[in-house]
Order: sequence, then structure tokens, then C-alpha cells
Amino acid sequence: MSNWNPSSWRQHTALHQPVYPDQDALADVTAQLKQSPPLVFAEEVRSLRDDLGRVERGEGFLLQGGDCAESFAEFSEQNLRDTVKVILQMAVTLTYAGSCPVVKMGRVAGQFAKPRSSPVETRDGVSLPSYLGDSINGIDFTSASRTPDPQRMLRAYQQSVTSINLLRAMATGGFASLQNIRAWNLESVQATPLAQRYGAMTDQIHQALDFMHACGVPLEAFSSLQGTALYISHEALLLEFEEVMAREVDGCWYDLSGHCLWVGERTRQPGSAHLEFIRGVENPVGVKIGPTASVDDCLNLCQQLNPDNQSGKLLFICRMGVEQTQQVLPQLLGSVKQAGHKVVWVCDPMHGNTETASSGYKTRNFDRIMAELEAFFAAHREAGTYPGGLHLEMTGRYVTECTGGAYAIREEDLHHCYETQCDPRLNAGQALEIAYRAADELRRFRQR
Ligand SMILES: O=C[C@H](O)[C@H](O)COP(=O)(O)O
Ligand SMILES: C=C(OP(=O)(O)O)C(=O)O
Ligand SMILES: [Mn+2]
Repeated sequence: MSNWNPSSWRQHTALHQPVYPDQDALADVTAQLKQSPPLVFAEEVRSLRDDLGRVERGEGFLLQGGDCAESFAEFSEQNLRDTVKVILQMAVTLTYAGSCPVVKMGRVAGQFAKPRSSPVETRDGVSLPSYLGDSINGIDFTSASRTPDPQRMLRAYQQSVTSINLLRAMATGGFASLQNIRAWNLESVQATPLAQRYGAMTDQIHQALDFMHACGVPLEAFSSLQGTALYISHEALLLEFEEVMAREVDGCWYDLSGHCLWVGERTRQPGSAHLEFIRGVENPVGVKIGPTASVDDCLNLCQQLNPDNQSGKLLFICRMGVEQTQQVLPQLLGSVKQAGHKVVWVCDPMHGNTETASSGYKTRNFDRIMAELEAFFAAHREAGTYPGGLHLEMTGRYVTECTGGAYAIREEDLHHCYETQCDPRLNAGQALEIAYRAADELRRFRQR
């Protein structure tokens, strides 16, 4: 990679970076992190590249989901387990209906830094720096809490280590075995019509497994039935952190803070420090594609981030809102296809559909989310390209942050359990419902 090194981003404009008042403390923390083991391994990153290559060729589907912002306060085994359960349920639903393998990826074990619309927050006439994510400052509205503190990077790193330990155990230690499918049920979804539909599907899968077993097929010999890969990803926003997690393996650089990193809508401008950083790593990398993205933007990103046009290397995560997805996306898809660039196209139907409820809560409506997802599939039908995946802000718990869905959450219900640190997440029931609808779309698409 020409003229690149882990700190070459420093020659470019880096937006949305904290200003640390104590530079010595920052240097001390980054030196400690540089000595610390990586969170993931280069071999795993290469496996993900292969898996995403299959997705790019239309032989699989990506499911990427988790919190908008992970937090120190919400960290618990139960929360992590519930998130994994709902991801497994969603993935098996998509696999079953779409008859294709699903690559599972959490927005987890590193999703701690947030770009904000405004650098300051004002309450009752008092203005303080905005909350920028738990790896940077605290959410409490005090001057001390809102001051960027580099020690938080160490805590985020430690929490990520603990998280990935549990995720690996759940993915490969028996829990994710297909024969265990009923154990993935979540209490919070039991009371919805979805539970019946999920129950019927799990019965059919069990029958199929029993039948194969009776025929003498040694199910325990198939590792893909006994466990799964569960990859981790986050927005590569806090470049001080990402730089020290970049490691050289066999002559190539990897950002080993996660398997996959993406650059957000607010930091993908041409020549940005964030694009400079991720262009040099071997990981699969994503870029958010918002409503103002042009054909030239997309073509330039392909050239810069995937100059060798490798399969499974570059993800475009589209988050345009319903109307722009209908009006603009087909042209982007067609132009990238015509130029011959290999891209995994992913739909993030959350970020283009954020609105403020009359009560002041930031929310998203289930029907709008679904409409963007449908428009995404329609755009690919029109352009003759492949809808490769789904990117969701979601949790395994019953929260009331997005309106609509199976529980018909109304604006006046939002206050019951509104716990997000940043953007509104789908709760487990809403996430599963989206998976069912996406599975229907995927099946229709793949049966054409
Ligand atoms: O997650 C995405 C952004 O960080 C988030 O939507 C910004 O939220 P804000 O508009 O409240 O700053
Ligand atoms: C910051 C995010 O999104 P975007 O860059 O698309 O606004 C996010 O994924 O939380
Ligand atoms: Mn978000």
C-alpha cells in the first residue's frame, strides 16, 4: 500500500475527534494499548473476507446488528447473551427462508465512539460538550463527565476483550448449535405472534435434523451445524484508538480492533483522515452511503478502498431514507455495476429514518424502516444487482425506542423503557419481525 502507515491519517483532516486536555495522559494510554494483545486475529479477518466474498457473489447474506453505542453502564452477561440470541434467531430465519448462508456480525465489542450532529448540548441554558461515546467521555451532564478522558479507551478495550470472550464461547461452545435452536428463544418475544411463527419453523428444522440423523447422517461431524462464526465490527471513528490497534502480520497491516470496520456518513468526505486510515488495512471495510452520495463519490470510494477489486473487501452500507432509496439508489447501483466494481451492498434502514417525537424522544418508525428495506430490494431488482445484507441498530431486550411493530409501540409509550445512549434501537420483537420480512424479500429475490 503506497505512502500509507498507521499514522498517515494525521496528514489529513480528521473530523469528529475529541480534544484531549491532557496530551501526556493520551500518550500514556496509547502506549499501553499498543502493547496490548489484539482483539481479533488476522486469520479470522481473512475468513470474514472469504465469507463476504460469497455474499458479494450472491451466495450469502450479511446480518450486522447491535447497539448504536455500547455503554459501560449496560454491560452485562445477560444483555450480551440476549443480543446474541436474537441475532441467531434472525440469522436462522433468513437462512431458512432465503436458503442461503448468513454471515453474522455484531455492532459489538468496540462500538463506543459517536459522531454527533452538534458539538455542544444545551440544557436549561447550560452548554457542555456533547456526549461522544463511552470510550471518549461520559453521558452525565456535568463538565467533568463531558471532558474527554483517554483512560476511557482502556476501559472500552477491556470491555471489548470480555465481550469477545463471551461471544466466542457462545458461537463455538455448543450454544449456537442448530440442535439447540429452541434455547435461543427470548422471553420478551414469547407473547407475540412471532413466537408461534418462530416455533413452527424450529419444529420443522428439528424434524429435518431428526430425519437426517435417522438416515445415518452424522450431524455432530458438521461443524457448521454445531457452531457458527460471529464476527465483530464497529465504526472506526476514534483514530487514536484504531491507529494503535493496527498490527502488521506477514507483511500486511490489519486493524485488529475488529473483524470489520466502517467509516460513517459524517467522516467519509474525499481526502478524509478516516478514509486514509482504512484504505491501508486488509480488513473488509464499509462506508456509509447517505442521501447526498453521488455516483462519483461511490466510484472514487471503490478506487480508493478496493483498488485491486477484491471480492468481499468493500461494503457500501446504504442509509438514505425511503424516498432517496427509491429515487437515487438504483442509479448508484447501476453505475457501480457498469464500472465493474465489486461491492457488498448492505441496507441500514435506521439512520435515514430518525425523527423527533412530539415528546422530544429521538425515534424511528417500524413501517418507515420496513419501507426502506423494501425499497432497497426493489432498487436491486431494477439495477440487476444483489442485495447483500442488513445493518440494524437493535438490542435483545424489550426497549421502547422505535415506534410500531408487533407491540404497536406508540409515541406516548416511548418513555416506558427508553435506554439508548444515542440512537433508538429495535427491540428483540421488532428486530425479529424485520428479519421475517427481510427473509420474505430475500426468498422472492433468490427465486427469480
Ligand atoms: O449514530 C449515528 C449518529 O452518531 C447519531 O445519529 C448522531 O445523533 P445526534 O443527531 O443526536 O447527534
Ligand atoms: C453513526 C452512525 O451512522 P451514520 O454514519 O450512517 O450516520 C451509526 O451507524 O451509528
Ligand atoms: Mn446510530
